[in-house]
Amino acid sequence: MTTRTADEIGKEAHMGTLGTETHDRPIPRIDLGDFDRRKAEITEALWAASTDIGFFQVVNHGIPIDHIRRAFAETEAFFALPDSEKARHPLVKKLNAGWECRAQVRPSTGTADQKESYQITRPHMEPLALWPAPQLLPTFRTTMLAFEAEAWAVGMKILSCFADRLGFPSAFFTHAHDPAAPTYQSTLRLLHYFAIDPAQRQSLDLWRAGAHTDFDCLTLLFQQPGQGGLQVCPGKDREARLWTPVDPVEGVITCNIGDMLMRWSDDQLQSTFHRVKTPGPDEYQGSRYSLAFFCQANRDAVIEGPGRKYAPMTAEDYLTWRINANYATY
Ligand SMILES: O=C(O)CCC(=O)C(=O)O
Ligand SMILES: [Fe+2]
Repeated sequence: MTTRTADEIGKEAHMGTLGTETHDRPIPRIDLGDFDRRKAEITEALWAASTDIGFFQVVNHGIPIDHIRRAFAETEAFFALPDSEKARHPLVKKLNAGWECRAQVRPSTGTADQKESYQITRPHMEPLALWPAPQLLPTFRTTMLAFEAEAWAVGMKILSCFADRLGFPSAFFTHAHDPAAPTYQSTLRLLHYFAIDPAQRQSLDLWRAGAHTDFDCLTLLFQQPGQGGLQVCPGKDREARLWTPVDPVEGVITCNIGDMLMRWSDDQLQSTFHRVKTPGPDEYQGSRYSLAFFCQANRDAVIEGPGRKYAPMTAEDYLTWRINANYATY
C-alpha cells in the first residue's frame, strides 16, 4: 500500500510553462440520451475516455439550455455587484464556500489566477450568511440552487457508470455525495475571468487559471460560446507539454476526472491537467464566465479503491490538504 502525499502536488510544479498547442486530439463526446436503456454502452464510452485522456464532453444530459442561460445570467449579475458587496460573503477556505478575488495561487505558476470566483456549497450558505442580499439579486439563490441540483444529478449519472465498472454498487457514489447530509461538500463554482485591460501589456506569466488537476471526483464545466481559453493536457502529453484547446459549445458539458476519483479508482481513471490561458492580442479580450460543478464526496466518505492501492483517507482530510496547497493565506 502506498500513500500519495507531496507527489500529487509536486507534479503540478512542473506544468506552469507555456508549452505547445495541438488540435490533433479530439475530446470524446458522449451522448447520455436514453440513459437507463443505454447505460452499459454509455459506461464503456465513459470508461474508455476516462482511462485514456480523462476529459470528455456530454450531450443530451437532461439540463435544458434555458436553465444554463439563466444560471449564467445570474452569475454575471452577481459579479457585477460592487466588490464591497461581494466582500460581505468572503470565501471560507476550509469550507470551500463564498467569494474570493485573485486569491487562488496555483502551485504550477506561483501567481494568482486572474479571476474572481464564488463557491456555493449547500450546508454553509445560510449559517455563514453567504447568499447575496435578496433585494440586490432576488432570483439568484433559487436559480443557482436548482441549477446545482441539476448538475449534481448529471454528475451522479456519470459516477454511477464508474461505480458499475469499478465493482461498487451503482449508487455507491450517489450515497457518498448525499446532498441531504450536513457533511455534503460538492460545490458549484461561479467564475469570472477579468477582461484584459488594453492599457496594460499582458504578461504571459499571468494565467486566467494556471495549470492544475482538480481535487474532486468529477468536474462538470459549462462554458459560453465565444469565451474560450480552456486547454487540456492529458497524461500522455504531459512530458511534451502538448495542450489541446476545448472550444466552448453551448449546452455541451465538458467533464474531467479529478484526483479524488483517480485515487478512489486505484489510478485507473485519470485526472487531467487543464488551464485557462490569457487571450492573445487577436483574440476576444472581454470577460469570460464559466460554471463548474465539483462532485466532491461528503466529508465522512472514506476513499479506498477496489484494489486498496492507497491507504484509506476521508474526503475531508483529502480536500483540506489540497485546498491548503492552493490558496495564499489571507
Ligand atoms: O473556467 C474554466 O474553464 C475552468 C475552471 C477550472 O478548471 C477550475 O475552476 O477548476
Ligand atoms: Fe479545474
